[in-house]
Amino acid sequence: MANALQFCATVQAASPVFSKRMHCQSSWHRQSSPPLNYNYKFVATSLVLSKRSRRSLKVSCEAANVDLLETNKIDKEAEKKITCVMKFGGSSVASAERMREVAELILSFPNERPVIVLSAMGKTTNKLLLAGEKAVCCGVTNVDSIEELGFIKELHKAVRILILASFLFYYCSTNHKIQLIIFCHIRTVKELEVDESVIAKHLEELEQLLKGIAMMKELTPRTKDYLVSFGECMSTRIFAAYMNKIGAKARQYDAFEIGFITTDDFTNADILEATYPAVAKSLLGDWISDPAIPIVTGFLGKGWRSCAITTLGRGGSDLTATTIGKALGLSEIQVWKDVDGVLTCDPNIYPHAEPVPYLTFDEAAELAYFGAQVLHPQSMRPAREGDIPVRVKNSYNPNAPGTLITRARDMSKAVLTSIVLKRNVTMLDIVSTRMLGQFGFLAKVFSTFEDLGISVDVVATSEVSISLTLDPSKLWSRELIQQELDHVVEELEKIAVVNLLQHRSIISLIGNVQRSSLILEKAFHVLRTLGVNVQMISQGASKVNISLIVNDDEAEQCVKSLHKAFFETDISELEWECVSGNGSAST
Ligand SMILES: Nc1ncnc2c1ncn2[C@@H]1O[C@H](COP(=O)(O)OP(=O)(O)O)[C@@H](O)[C@H]1O
Ligand SMILES: N[C@@H](CC(=O)OP(=O)(O)O)C(=O)O
Repeated sequence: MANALQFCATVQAASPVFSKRMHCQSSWHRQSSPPLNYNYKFVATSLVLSKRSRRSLKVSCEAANVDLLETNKIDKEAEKKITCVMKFGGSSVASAERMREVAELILSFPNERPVIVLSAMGKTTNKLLLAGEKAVCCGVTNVDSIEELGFIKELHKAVRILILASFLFYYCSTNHKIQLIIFCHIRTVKELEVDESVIAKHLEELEQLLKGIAMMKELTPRTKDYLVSFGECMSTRIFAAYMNKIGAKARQYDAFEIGFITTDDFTNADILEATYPAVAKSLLGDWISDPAIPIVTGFLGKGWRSCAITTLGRGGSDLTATTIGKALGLSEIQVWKDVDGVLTCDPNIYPHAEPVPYLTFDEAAELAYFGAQVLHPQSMRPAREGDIPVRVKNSYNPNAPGTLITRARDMSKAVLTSIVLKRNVTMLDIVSTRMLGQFGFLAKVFSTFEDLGISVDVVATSEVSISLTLDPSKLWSRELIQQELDHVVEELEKIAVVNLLQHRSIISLIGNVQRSSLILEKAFHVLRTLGVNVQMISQGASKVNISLIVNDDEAEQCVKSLHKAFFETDISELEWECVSGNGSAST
């Protein structure tokens, strides 16, 4: 380091013109290993040097025996700013073939200089959680035989005999799904021909962790987060190695090492404000000194108190992408999925769902919050704050236009945008035991939820009663749900008569609530034709969502029929039907 400091002083003395700027914009790289012969290169990135300054810098470098390497070239590279963030979910990088296609896709945009965010490959996160749960009760000596650990390990071994073995295993096993995934992962590494060593340490550590879980016989939320982090840590390392192999210079980053600072709410952490400058500093600092495509782990963060790895809730890589978009002030955030954008409803419920071309941040946020798996519930917040357009695209069909999410859109023709279903919701009817006009009743009810750390989804009130639904996503484990519900009821019964109703569904009608009469008239007509009774209705202040509560077992049919009525009928026809009272529900 002495050489570096000496050099700095020499340059400053020789070139006062840019010495001040040089301090904050330069970086040092040790070039060779011999300890007594440090050889530094000076990277004067983002300095626009005049001929005179360049000459003077050259003289200083020579005097200090420091290489001035490719200053010009690096200046030009660094001038090119990062343009966008591209997030690829588990479905987009589920195999070697997919990774190769994703790499091709990224490189097919020569004018983009993206940050890449990746999720774990395919269903790796689920497999890791399952492996953890098995480890709790299988005993230390049996950890090696956990199927899911086998699946993760095989992912990285490019040994032909193992492939043959897994083929046999696949055909002989009754659990074809797991074996198929094993086979896919072995093929991934073999086909990509990346060095096994890039993830060898992680595989070893993962096995140790599962042994630890087996020994402790418990899987805490903190350990769960550490456990699932292996998925993203490994997918990004494999992908970065592959990009480098094909000549596209890439650099892997673990989000928890580059400033993703979160609350310590393991399994569902929130990103803290300090994240934005920290992430910008890390990514831009490296980009300026040595440009390479950043490949960042989605989903992960670091708890600000515990300093342990946290996760942002299932599907959290979307949030990682929008956070990077805001942190770097990028012009676009792209989330690449396995569907042609945000669809008019969940295609697993109704396959005729159609892509929605435009959405506002508000619509997308409501849609995500009320259960559309396609976007993480919190992911729109950074995009909205930074006013950065989000494009949802299909990595399997890149030519499809996808969905563009922006602050505002033309709503003049919009009625309904999408129908969302959230299943297995618990509803509470709470009736005050006091007389009419009793003040403080609502405050007491909500403070009970606050104390218990449970959030509420949909609310409808009258003077002496409240109906509400509870957000199941905050409650991770099944046993806890029943325990917590019992506790909620017990607390509320101190001030009210409580009726707990389980197995309900929320159907959210996302769209132009300025036309709520039209939407409600049509929706109720459909539901009446189906013989379905709506048990609660609520219109949020966001003016883009009307929520209806029905029984779980009726919900899917309702969504299908509502979809037919709203999206498979011409809008003018829809209005005419309602005005003339002529409509009939399509079921
Ligand atoms: N309204 C919707 N629009 C699009 N996809 C939806 C919708 N509701 C549910 N989905 C499901 O979300 C999936 C995409 O989300 P996700 O699995 O999180 O993607 P990724 O893992 O690639 O980020 C789709 O395959 C689809 O089955
Ligand atoms: N791998 C994590 C995070 C994530 O965002 O995944 P995906 O992008 O595949 O939904 C999960 O499964 O929840």
